[in-house]
Amino acid sequence: MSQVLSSAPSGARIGLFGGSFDPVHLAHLSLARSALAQLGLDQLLWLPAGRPWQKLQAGGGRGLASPAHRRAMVELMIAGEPRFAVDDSELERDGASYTIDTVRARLAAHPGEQLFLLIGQDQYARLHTWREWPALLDRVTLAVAARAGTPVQAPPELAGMLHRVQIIEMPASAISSTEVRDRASRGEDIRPMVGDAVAGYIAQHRLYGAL
Ligand SMILES: Nc1ncnc2c1ncn2[C@@H]1O[C@H](COP(=O)(O)OP(=O)(O)OP(=O)(O)O)[C@@H](O)[C@H]1O
Ligand SMILES: O=C(O)c1ccc[n+]([C@@H]2O[C@H](COP(=O)([O-])O)[C@@H](O)[C@H]2O)c1
Repeated sequence: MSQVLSSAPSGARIGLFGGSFDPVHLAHLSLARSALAQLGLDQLLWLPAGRPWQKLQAGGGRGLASPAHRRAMVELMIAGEPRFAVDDSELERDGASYTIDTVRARLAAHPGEQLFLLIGQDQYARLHTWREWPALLDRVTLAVAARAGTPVQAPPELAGMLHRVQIIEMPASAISSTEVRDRASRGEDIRPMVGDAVAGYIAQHRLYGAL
């Protein structure tokens, strides 16, 4: 890969973990825990996306579960983890959720922090389609995990760009929110993919067609 480490700003090491989290699942938790340990983070902020514009475009008519439900499930997933917190900034902002807006706002409020943006390889491969992605790469270190057997690899569009990236090692997991929703809609047991608390929430609120 072509990444070069430039001098890091002093200050706290903060992980930003954005996602639709529709629903949050155990691979998300595994990635977050791995990043926390491997990057020595002071805090890891979970950022449910208000309007994940690419997912909404790709999903056609499928509506996301409400922000309140997606947020509540993240809270259940991270309960008892003192360095994890939910950040509502993308839920509270109007319009499409752009990560660059979140990063700019965070740095304006907390100058000098060192930001690590957690993503899976599927998002790294598409990073050049994100809003103002060169500006984003100037401001964060990417923390990238392999996904579903695809190793971490910079996409050709980023290959010539200097950017900071750290590979997060985690046990490979094929879990996806899509599969959780599909299984829930068929009335199958989703506890192995989301844990008891989130599975209970999905059943209680009859999300995803759950019985
Ligand atoms: N199994 C996994 N392994 C590694 N990274 C993952 C995994 N599942 C999700 N991620 C990463 O977590 C972040 C948030 O993912 P997201 O909330 O979109 O879940 P998802 O499972 O990809 O959802 P969907 O199936 O609806 O597309 C993304 O950066 C994604 O790459
Ligand atoms: O900023 C962008 O343009 C952008 C484009 C695609 C995805 N993202 C962010 O990447 C995270 C994962 O997105 P998704 O669609 O896989 O849930 C989530 O925080 C999104 O807001 C951000």
